[in-house]
Amino acid sequence: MTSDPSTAAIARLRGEFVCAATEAGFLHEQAPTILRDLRRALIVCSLFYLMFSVADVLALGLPGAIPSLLARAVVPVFAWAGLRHARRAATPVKAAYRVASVFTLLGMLTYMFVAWRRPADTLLHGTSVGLMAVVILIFIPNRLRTSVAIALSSSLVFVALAWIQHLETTRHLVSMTMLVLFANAFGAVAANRHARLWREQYRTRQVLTNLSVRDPLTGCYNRRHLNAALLDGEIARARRYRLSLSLIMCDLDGFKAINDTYGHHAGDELLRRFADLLQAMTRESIDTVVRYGGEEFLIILPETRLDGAVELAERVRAAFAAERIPYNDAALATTASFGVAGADFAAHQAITPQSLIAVADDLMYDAKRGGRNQVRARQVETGIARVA
Ligand SMILES: Nc1nc2c(ncn2[C@@H]2O[C@H](COP(=O)(O)OP(=O)(O)OP(=O)(O)O)[C@@H](O)[C@H]2O)c(=O)[nH]1
Repeated sequence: MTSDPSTAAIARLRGEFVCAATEAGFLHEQAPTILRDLRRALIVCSLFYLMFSVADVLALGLPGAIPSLLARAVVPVFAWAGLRHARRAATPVKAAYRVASVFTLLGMLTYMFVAWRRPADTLLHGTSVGLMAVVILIFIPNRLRTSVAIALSSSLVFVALAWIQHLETTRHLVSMTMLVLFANAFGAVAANRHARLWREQYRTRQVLTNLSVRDPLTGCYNRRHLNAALLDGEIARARRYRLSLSLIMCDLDGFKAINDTYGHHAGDELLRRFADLLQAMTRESIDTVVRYGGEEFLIILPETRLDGAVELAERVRAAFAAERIPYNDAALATTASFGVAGADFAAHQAITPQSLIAVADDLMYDAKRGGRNQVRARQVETGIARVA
């Protein structure tokens, strides 16, 4: 059963989903945004980094500034190569974060070199390092803890070097150190807030999507989603890759009598239990369980031949028939009837979603007429094969 996105916890310090699968789903959905933001950030940062070369030339003269200019030039060259790499990578977010880490490290290292060659400007460099830390933490997309590690460690190295050189008064060095530390703290808090807000938004979107595509009583997909996307999508995939696909239509037997005898709450409990059983006995993330009507469910089984689908329907039928669901002082029990339609898209490309559902539905009613608690199956386009 799919985990409820409304309860997905976000780690306070890391600003990531605690559940690795939820975090991976979030990053997968956000990959285009992350790549776009990385591209913009690297272009803007590289441009500014180059523009500040003017200060090197003014401070050192053109010949003296050449080593600094060469060091600065490394940054945009890496940005260009890194962006190409991230765009083509199989796992774009991981690649984007790798590129962000190397870019920021490279930026800080080359800046140490630039600062070392202009020792008279230590205080100005301190301001720049503080601003660069803020940019690393807030503007360049990366994992929060990686950004914090890079920004803070490089800031500390710069501050330590400034203290070792001690070319400024102690009063100025203290102020500069505080400024650099404040920039890191401010950047980390803002980045943490952004990371959590971003995930909260995603969580809200997931909840809203879930509300619109799932049935609130059973948690199964609803018929609207089936009609809007599910079945057409699965059939298109089966057709494209010439795969098999099966449908199971199932309906509880004697459900009205349960409602009439024990009340609607009891009926609801039975529906929930049946839906749980269907979810538990089908393949997570591959098969889909849909609440098709009141006490009617449809299971979509991609890449499944008819014999496999019949075997599953039989197992569910037997398991449900053996279930006793405690309700107040009673034990609720009933059976279900199943219609299974199989399609082989390698042989029959023209099968439509409507025809498959109609066949599964007919077979389910056939099972009802045959005495209920049965499975009926048929390969679509290849004649009827009845299964007891
Ligand atoms: N408790 C509950 N009952 C529902 C829900 N949706 C539909 N029903 C009831 O399900 C019953 C279905 O009755 P029938 O179609 O006669 O089905 P049945 O009694 O199972 O008979 P067979 O299918 O022929 O075995 C109706 O009484 C509906 O009101 C629901 O969400 N909760």
